[in-house]
Amino acid sequence: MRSSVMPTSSQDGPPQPSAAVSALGLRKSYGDKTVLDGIDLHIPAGSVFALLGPNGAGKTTTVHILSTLIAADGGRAQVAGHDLAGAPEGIRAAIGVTGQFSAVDGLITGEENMLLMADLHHLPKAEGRRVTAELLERFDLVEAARKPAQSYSGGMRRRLDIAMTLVGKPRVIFLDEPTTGLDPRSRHNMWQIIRELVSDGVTVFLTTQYLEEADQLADRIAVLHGGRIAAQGTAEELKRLIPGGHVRLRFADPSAYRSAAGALREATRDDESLALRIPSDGSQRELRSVLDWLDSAGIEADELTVHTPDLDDVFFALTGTDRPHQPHPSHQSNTPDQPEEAVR
Ligand SMILES: Nc1ncnc2c1ncn2[C@@H]1O[C@H](COP(=O)(O)OP(=O)(O)OP(=O)(O)O)[C@@H](O)[C@H]1O
Repeated sequence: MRSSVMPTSSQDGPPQPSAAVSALGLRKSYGDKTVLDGIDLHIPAGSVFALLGPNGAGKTTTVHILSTLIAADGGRAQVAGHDLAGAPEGIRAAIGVTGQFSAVDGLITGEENMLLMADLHHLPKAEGRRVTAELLERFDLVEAARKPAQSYSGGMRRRLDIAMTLVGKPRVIFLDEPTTGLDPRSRHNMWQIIRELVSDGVTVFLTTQYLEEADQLADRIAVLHGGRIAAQGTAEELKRLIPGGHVRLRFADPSAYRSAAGALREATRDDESLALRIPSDGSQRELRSVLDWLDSAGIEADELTVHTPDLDDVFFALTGTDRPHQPHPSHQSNTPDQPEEAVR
């Protein structure tokens, strides 16, 4: 199933708000394997965008192209107002990238890593020390600052990585799977950090395999599958793309329930809990028509709830895979992290 909630190409629809990242027809192949087969993106400045996809879908490849680490075979892109083909150095000066392979050097301390980054950005010594102290404080790394980074927990290492990225005052930050392998508490800490970055006006482009993460953080989500964007929109828009949504009406009075059930033929009955399930995409329009119908039939339900499929349902429907019977990703951790504050 391929669908798109909003046109992703700039030729269609009304003018779009100014983009921090825009791409048109990005393509990339390795040998005869097509990884990206025409990717269009439009990411408004100051928003969080999540690129979701199964393993090997091309998420990291997209980040590497947009951050100028590798060249695309075709298509155009602009990042932070700079053209990917014409002004890659402008892009490099305006972005920060943290990824699965971080820039943190484990053999030196967190503070030394920060000072090194300040040197790389040609900050005067005093300014470098000031920025380092401020960021170590902001990311709760003051106590660990003089310890070798290799002794940090996974969560601390990720925080140091982002702190190092912020030395260059980036306007766009690419976070490639920022919470993979973190325990739930560290993951929530990282989410808070990402929200704070955005409230400072930074645009965040994140890739993730955790659907809950995209649901929690992203203003817009794109699902990458088969080299293309299978769908994109807000989490709510994506959830409405697949069937399974319904409005549930519950009644306290059995006779009200019976008369509603008699009148609402398309509803599925749950006689035990006196509830009716009406298929609905959860949109305002459909909800209004249910409410209008109840009013005109003189029926008053005691409870009305709207149920939309969750992002996992959307993801598995769009990528054509079966939903695995295993704990939800948000409740598990593939490589359990050290306790957040542990410094070995
Ligand atoms: N340098 C390379 N040479 C050949 N193939 C590559 C290269 N880099 C990536 N690929 C292939 O391109 C595809 C997309 O890889 P990519 O790392 O972008 O996926 P991903 O969505 O980030 O996956 P993951 O979630 O596993 O990190 C994969 O099949 C990968 O094997």
